[in-house]
Amino acid sequence: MRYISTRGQAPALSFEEVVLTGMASDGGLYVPEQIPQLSREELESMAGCSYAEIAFRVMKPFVNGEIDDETFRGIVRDAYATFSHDAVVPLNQLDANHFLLELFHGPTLAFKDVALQLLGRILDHFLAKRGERAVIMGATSGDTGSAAIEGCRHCDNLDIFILHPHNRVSEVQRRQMTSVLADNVFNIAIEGNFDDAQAMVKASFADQGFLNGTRLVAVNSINWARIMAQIVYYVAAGVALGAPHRQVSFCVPSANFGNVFAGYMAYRMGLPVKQFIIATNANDILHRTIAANDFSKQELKATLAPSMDIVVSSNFERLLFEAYERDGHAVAALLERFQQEPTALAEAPLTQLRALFASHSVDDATILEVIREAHHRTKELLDPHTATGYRAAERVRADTETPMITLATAHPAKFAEAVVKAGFPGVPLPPHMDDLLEREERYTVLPAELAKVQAFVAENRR
Ligand SMILES: N[C@@H](CCOP(=O)(O)O)C(=O)O
Repeated sequence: MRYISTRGQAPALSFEEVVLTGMASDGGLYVPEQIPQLSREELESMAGCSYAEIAFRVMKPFVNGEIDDETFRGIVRDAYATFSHDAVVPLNQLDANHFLLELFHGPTLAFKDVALQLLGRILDHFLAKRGERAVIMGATSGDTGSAAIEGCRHCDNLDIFILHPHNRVSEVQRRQMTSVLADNVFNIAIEGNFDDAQAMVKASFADQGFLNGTRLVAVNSINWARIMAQIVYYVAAGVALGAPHRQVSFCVPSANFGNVFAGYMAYRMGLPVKQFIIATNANDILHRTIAANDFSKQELKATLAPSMDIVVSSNFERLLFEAYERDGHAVAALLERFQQEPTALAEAPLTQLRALFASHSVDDATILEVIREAHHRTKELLDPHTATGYRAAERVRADTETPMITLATAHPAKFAEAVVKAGFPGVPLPPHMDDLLEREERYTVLPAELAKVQAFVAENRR
């Protein structure tokens, strides 16, 4: 298996290279050259298997023998042993045919742990094997940062620099990052928004001269391994609800699009999926694109669902690459236009996407209404991101016969502001975090200026 760039110009890479590279040199994102297939028999045989076993089987073709099976099994087992629920990502039935896929039982209480507990271990494995050190630069709107720090803090070979938008993440999200005082962990609060932070990370990949030859690695979902790990829970949930013998649908709170793209990959691998619903907050570019073919930037809004406060959605590029029949030139041209002016997708790819994807956008007032309503109906307290999914699933699902699986992307304890505004007294943090609000914090505030951020990274890396 080789990996190719969505913009068609960068060299194809192996799994090890792709994990250690992050972004392609032509500015694109890596995807597998061929999409491995899961046969009906393979899907059937996963029923009743542990999550770690399903994970091993689903990811094995992507890893391509570059980590031997026994070692890879160990990495997978250790990654998911850190989750507090035996099922790792349990399904919670809300009504006759609507389920929540609870992705928040990892160490930092968000779906990012599923991939980052694994990625940290894979990076450690490859870097130790090569005897190399690397620098991680990541951008976060709130959840990736802590999950990346948690996944990589014990890696001797890594220094981690996480950029978050200053005063635009929840207090719990910030403290989960800034209270980690390890020598190899650096938090930078950027005076700007998530798009500014992500743009600086991507620019650093494009020109790595400031690191004088030290390798730069991505922990954001531009790194293929993030997507690979997330494919697993779509397959596990589908199989638990009867796939391959019946179809399932998914509703995914979306912003940087890595999560829903992983679901799309599960579908392309053979999971029978009827519909994907893309749920957004008021930053609704994904919804506008699918519903109205309006692929244009609007000003980023701060919402009650801060992890989804994103306008430039990285992984949408990977979906566009598929919708444009893997024509890297067409994708590059479209994305160049998008950076300059409001644009639109061509007719054929749009029609193709609309056959599988629906979308819905939910504003802050509705998020609060949904948190109350869902609690009244189901006794579940949803976090504000999951609330966008809950509402979207109700509003735009194709039918009520196909099981609808809404991805519960984070634990409500991370978002006290929304929970309290919705009229609840708050949610206690789990025991391993119960002193989080008293822990010492360490972070550096920097302007959204690439040169200053790169100088900080260059000075502080070990
Ligand atoms: N929503 C994310 C933003 C970064 O997305 P990623 O999936 O590319 O890491 C966050 O919470 O940080």
